[in-house]
Amino acid sequence: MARKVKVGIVGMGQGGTSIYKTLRSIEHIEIAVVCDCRENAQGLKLARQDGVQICQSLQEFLNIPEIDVIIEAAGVNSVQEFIVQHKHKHSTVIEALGANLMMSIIEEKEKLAEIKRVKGELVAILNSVQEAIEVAGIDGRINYVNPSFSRVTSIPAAQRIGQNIFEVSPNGALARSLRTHEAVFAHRAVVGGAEVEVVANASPIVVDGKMEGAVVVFQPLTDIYKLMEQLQASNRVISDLQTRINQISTSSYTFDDIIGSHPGFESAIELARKVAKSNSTILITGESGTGKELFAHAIHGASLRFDKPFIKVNCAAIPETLLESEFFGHEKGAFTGAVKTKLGKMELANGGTIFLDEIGDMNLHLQAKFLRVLQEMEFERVGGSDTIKVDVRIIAATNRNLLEMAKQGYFREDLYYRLNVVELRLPPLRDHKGDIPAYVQSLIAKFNRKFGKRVKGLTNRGEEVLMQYDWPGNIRELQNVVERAMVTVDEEIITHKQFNSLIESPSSISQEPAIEGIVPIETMEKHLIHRAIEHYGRSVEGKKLAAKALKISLATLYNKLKIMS
Ligand SMILES: Nc1ncnc2c1ncn2[C@@H]1O[C@H](COP(=O)(O)OP(=O)(O)OP(=O)(O)O)[C@@H](O)[C@H]1O
Repeated sequence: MARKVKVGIVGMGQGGTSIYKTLRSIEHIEIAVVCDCRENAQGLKLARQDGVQICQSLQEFLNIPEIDVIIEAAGVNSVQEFIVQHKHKHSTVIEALGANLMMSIIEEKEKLAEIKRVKGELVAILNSVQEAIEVAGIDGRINYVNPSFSRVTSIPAAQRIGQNIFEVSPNGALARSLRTHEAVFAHRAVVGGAEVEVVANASPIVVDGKMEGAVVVFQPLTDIYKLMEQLQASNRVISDLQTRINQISTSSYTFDDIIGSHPGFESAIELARKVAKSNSTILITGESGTGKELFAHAIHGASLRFDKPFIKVNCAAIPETLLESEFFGHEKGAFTGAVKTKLGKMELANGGTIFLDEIGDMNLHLQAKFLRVLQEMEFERVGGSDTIKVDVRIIAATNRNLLEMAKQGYFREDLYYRLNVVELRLPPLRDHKGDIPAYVQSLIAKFNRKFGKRVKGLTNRGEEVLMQYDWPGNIRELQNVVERAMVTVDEEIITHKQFNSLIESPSSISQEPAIEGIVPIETMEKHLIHRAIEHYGRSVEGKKLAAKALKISLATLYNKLKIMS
């Protein structure tokens, strides 16, 4: 590398400082020392910051060896003479005027370099834009066309540049702008050999207030239509995604929402809590309305996937023909009506949980497909060939006896065993009637909020009616009954009368007088006998059991029943 030219500057006022600033950025120059007798001279601070040596006496300055060039910027004759007399032989002295000339040349060079850089950038931009661009001078001579111009018009640049726009396209936007000195907008024309219809905008090029030429930018209409189509397609994708996002939900219930402390029920809650944290597939069985979906939500909410999607598919609610595409999605055109690619529930559930409600209603064909998905966690969209891998936890639910269905050939046995890794059996409400008061209490609080009422509870008789009913519709039915009773009640307490028309066969119970407050022993006896008979049934076997429960003989029971009738 060439040795740097060592420069010393004398006089760090305005002139010396501007020379200093220009020279310090030049690669081959090293400013070795600056000198000014005024301590607060403008450029000294700058030089100090740059770590350049500073002298305040000329003698000291001239003692420094190896300065190739001394720039005298003080502008004082005596200083210049002193330097010339005392400098080292090899040092060259340039006085301020010469230095300023040198600076102007350097600055001009820098400006030129900057213009070249901007020009390079502009050419790169013009070359890469999709719009066709053409530039003409004030006399109409075409100076520039970009590659898109040649692509759109099929006219090569070499052929076009040098022609006159007033001759080749006298009525075009560019010629009009040159003639009128004004911008032309949305000018429609047919251009080039290929007769392409375009929309053009042209504007004058004005330099220092003087019009130097004009530029036209145009685009084929087909490109615009294409862009519009793309925009419409993008809008469709956005609205599709919006619909899909709305389908994705996280679980809405937790274990805190599950009420029930009857031993048979509590063990189901315990098991559910335990398996929630694992990734095991779970089969929730139980009659309709026993809380299978509620448990599925709670399990997802307590799992490590709680912040990922929880997707519910009701296998009974989707038409059989759509079930496969609903699960696995489909590619555009996979079947009539498949106008766009659609993600299936399995893809939507990726990372989270899919809840397959009423799994017993899944057809055998889909069961076979689903079995593979359970094993491999991969599938193809309907009409697609790419394999899609997912990570989904499966929770299935049914109120049917899948094993029985499997024996009869309606459900795949292998799928049954795959799903039944953990079976969570939810008991029917009639098997944990002890929980009814707690459910009712929580339902009253919920419906008080909903209907703005102040119901406090039930009469004993009212509760008894609920306790004696069999609840074939389980907790859902209980919910409905309490809700309807709450709608009709005007008082703060719900009585048995509110339930009269709401539950299936309360007649036998309502005939029996309820015990409220203090009553004669005889009435109490009648009541207990009646309850025992209701509980065990009117058959001989039932009466035997009732007598045993009441701790009286069968004969006594028959006698008392005779008196009661
Ligand atoms: N243990 C419970 N505590 C509180 N609410 C419950 C409980 N079990 C069920 N419910 C409520 O009862 C209603 C029915 O429950 P869910 O829909 O979970 O039953 P399901 O077994 O999935 O019914 P189906 O088989 O008909 O789909 C829901 O509103 C649910 O919140």
